[in-house]
Parts: sequence; structure tokens; C-alpha cells
Amino acid sequence: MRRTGSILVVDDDPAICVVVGEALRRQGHKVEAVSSIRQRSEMLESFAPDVLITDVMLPDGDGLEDVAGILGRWPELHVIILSAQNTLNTAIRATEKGAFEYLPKPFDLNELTRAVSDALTMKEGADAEEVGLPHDGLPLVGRSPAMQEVYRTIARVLSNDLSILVLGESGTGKELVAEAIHSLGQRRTKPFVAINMAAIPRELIEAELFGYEKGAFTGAHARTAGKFEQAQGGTLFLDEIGDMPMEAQTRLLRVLQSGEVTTVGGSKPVRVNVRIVAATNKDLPQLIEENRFRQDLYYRLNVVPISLPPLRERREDVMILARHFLDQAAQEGLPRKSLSDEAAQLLMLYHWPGNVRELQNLMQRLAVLSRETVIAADILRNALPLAAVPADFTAPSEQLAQAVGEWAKRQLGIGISEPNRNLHNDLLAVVEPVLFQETLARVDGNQLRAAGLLGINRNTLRKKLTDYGLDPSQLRLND
Ligand SMILES: Nc1ncnc2c1ncn2[C@@H]1O[C@H](COP(=O)(O)OP(=O)(O)OP(=O)(O)O)[C@@H](O)[C@H]1O
Repeated sequence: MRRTGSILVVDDDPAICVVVGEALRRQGHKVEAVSSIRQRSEMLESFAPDVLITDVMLPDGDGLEDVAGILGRWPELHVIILSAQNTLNTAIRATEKGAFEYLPKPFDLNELTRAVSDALTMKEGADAEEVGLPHDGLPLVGRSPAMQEVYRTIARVLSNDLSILVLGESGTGKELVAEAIHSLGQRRTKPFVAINMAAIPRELIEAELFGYEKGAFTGAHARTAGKFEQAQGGTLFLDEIGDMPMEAQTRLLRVLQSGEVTTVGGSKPVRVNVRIVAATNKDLPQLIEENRFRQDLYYRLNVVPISLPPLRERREDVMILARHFLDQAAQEGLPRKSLSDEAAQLLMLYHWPGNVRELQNLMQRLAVLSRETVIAADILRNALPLAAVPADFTAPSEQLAQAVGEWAKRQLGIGISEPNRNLHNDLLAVVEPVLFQETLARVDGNQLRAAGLLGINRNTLRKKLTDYGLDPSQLRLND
């Protein structure tokens, strides 16, 4: 049984307060959110929370400073620290002040809700025999900067009805984003209806979307409501919108403009109130150029775009997702499996053309078929398309390790007596600029994507580039 409690969230970013607050409320907790240390002190008195989730950099000071004092006053309280200063120093300070948990930003919502559940479980004094608490209610997993951007946008659209266009390759989670917007938003008690334009014969799309009257065409035996009417009050997910035939696009635009649907073969319009979330893996501006997509419809749908990058561009999410899917398989009653370190490395190197869906399928297959509890690299090598992963994938790392070893020996040989040598920094100063330059060149100087590939915070990357005197605009790909 999950325990619920009262939670105070302190962050000066309203998007974080909304997302965290909403996620915790969905799990049955009572939540209040404020944005400063002063308000935090007031709420600790008046709201008396069980758990305090607080940011460090707050407009009126350092949110960690007072934590030891707070715990002295309310010893039962559990404090969870969130911080964008992902330094070891902040983590250590948080621990020293007696915080129950420290989560670097960007954080994974599931991890946060789990930390809250753990804190409340401890508070009840119950023994934690239930280790793997279910991730219920929070379908999206991942903590890459790109996913954090997605979470922020989702948070901003929960309280309005703006049309959303979700962009991304097949299997990146577009439908999951649409479902999250619906199930966390104000329409959650109403239907979520999905229709995939690519999966329905072109001549049936209009009948499916708008419904039809009895006798409108051969086989139309009775009046049938379309997806628009079925989604009344809720959300309509228009998947693969780029595959919609032009005539259906014209009709869709008319419905969106008028808020009324007329069935195929019918004459009486029905008022509909639905939120539209559309998705595509196609380049819509290109389709507009080719006269295969209506520009006016594009503007109507693309009010808030949400981009899901391919998994190969957010490799830091691969292991989190892999574990999530193995956990899911275990919860479904399959044997619990984990991955060896080498297997994990292999997963990180693979380019995932089928994105998250491919990773999910692979983990499910392994959970069913693999006999070992710890999945080894060899098993993965057999399961993944062989050509995609070089058999000697560890060789470059070994060479690098060797080079570092020789470099260190040389440095120690010449400088061991110097008291102020900082060998660690010296090595980073050799290695990091090369790594950053290669990565930035690969992504055409895009720092957000480079940070994603490197698995570091964008601000950290920016600061390091300045420190090394590197100019990302000079690092365009020219091969
Ligand atoms: N961030 C994520 N966290 C957890 N599961 C995910 C995530 N992204 C995708 N998935 C899972 O991967 C599978 C594919 O996701 P989804 O169907 O949403 O992709 P899609 O982009 O809509 O694909 P398509 O374009 O082929 O329809 C689903 O089972 C979904 O639950």
C-alpha cells in the first residue's frame, strides 16, 4: 500500500512546481508550492508538511543554508533537495545538512515520486519490504535535457487547450506524450481517442474522423459517430497527420475553425469540444512545399510544437529506459533481469533506428527468453542487428585507457614533487576539448544536442566551452 502525505514544493520555476505538484497530487498527496525561502518558512509553519522538496538557488538566498535548522525544529520532516548545480559539492552539502535525498536537475519525475514514497514509508516506520514501488501514473521516463524540455512544455499546456504538434521519428514516444497531456490535464475524466492516418484506407478516413449517416456509402448500415464525437470533451490524437489526404485536410480545417462536425452524408452539424494533439514523423514544411499538406492547417495544428529527439541523440536515457522496461516486465510476472556492465555499454553504442519502441521490445524479449538473471553482452550481440555493433567495440576504449596510463606515468615522472599539481584537471584539460569539439561538430554546433550526447547539463557544457576558449559556432560539421 502506498502511503500518502502532505508535500511542500519550493522552486522558483513555475513549470517545475506544476509538473511536480500535478504528479504528486495524482498519487494522492496533498501538495502546496511556493517559490522563495521566506514563503517556505511560512508554509512550514502553516502547512506542516511531511516532506519538503526544495530547490537550492532561490531568489532570496541559498535553499540549503537553513536545512539543518529546519530539521532541528521539525525532526520528523524529510527533505528532498533539487539542484541544477550538479556538482559533487552540492550533493555533499545536502547530505551534510541531513537531507533525505538529493536529486540533480534535470531529474526524472519517477525518481522524485519514488523518493517521496520512500520518505513517507520511512516516516510510517514500516519496513521497506516493497523495494520496487510502481511508477504508476508517470508514463514518460528519461532525464536527458531534451526530455526535460519536453516535460516543461507538457507542464505549460496542461491548463489550456492549445493545439499541440508532436514531432519525432517512429517509436520516440509521440503517442505517450499525447496521452500524458490528456491524463495529467484538465480533460482527464473525458475520453482520449486516437486515430492513425497511416493505418486507415484513405477513402475511409473522413468517415472514421467525422462519422457517417446510414446509407452514406455501401456498408453504412447505421449512423455512426466519428472520432471527433467520440472524443467529445476530451482529447483527439491525430497520429501520422502527414499521411492525411488533402480532401480530409480541408474538412478537418473546417471543423477546427467552426467547432462543428458534419457526418459524411449528413447535413446537421454537431458541436464538438475536443483538444487536438497531432503527431508526425514527416517534414511538414517540406510536404507544404510539395503541395501535399495545407499550410493553413499546419499553422492551426502547430500552436505548440513538442520535439522528441531520436534515442541515439539522448543516449543518457538508454539505461534508464532499459531498466524501466525490465522493471515493467518483472511487474508483469516475468523473471527479474538486469544488464551486465558490458551489455549496458553495448546498448549505449547501438544507434536504435526504432528508438524507444525497439529498446522496449528488446528488453521484453530478453526478459522472456534469456535464461541468465544478468544479461551478458554476448546475448545482446545476438539479439541486436550484428552489423550495427562492431565486435571489437571495446578496443577504442582500451586504446584510450592505455594512452591515459602512459600520459599519467610521464606526468608523474616529471612532476611528482610539485605540491600544486592537479593531475586530474590536467587530464580533463587534454581530453575534454577534444571530446567537446568532436561532439559539437557532429551536431552542427548545437549545444543542447551536444549536451544530450555528452550526458551533461547544457549550462555545464557552456561554462566549460568558455573555460577552454572554444567557440561552438566555429565547430560546424564540414565532412
Ligand atoms: N520516454 C518514454 N518512457 C517510457 N516509455 C516510452 C518512452 N517513449 C516511448 N516509450 C514507449 O515506447 C513505445 C513507443 O512509443 P509511442 O508509441 O508513443 O511512439 P510514437 O512516436 O508514437 O511511434 P509511432 O510514430 O511509430 O506511432 C511505447 O510502448 C511507449 O510506451
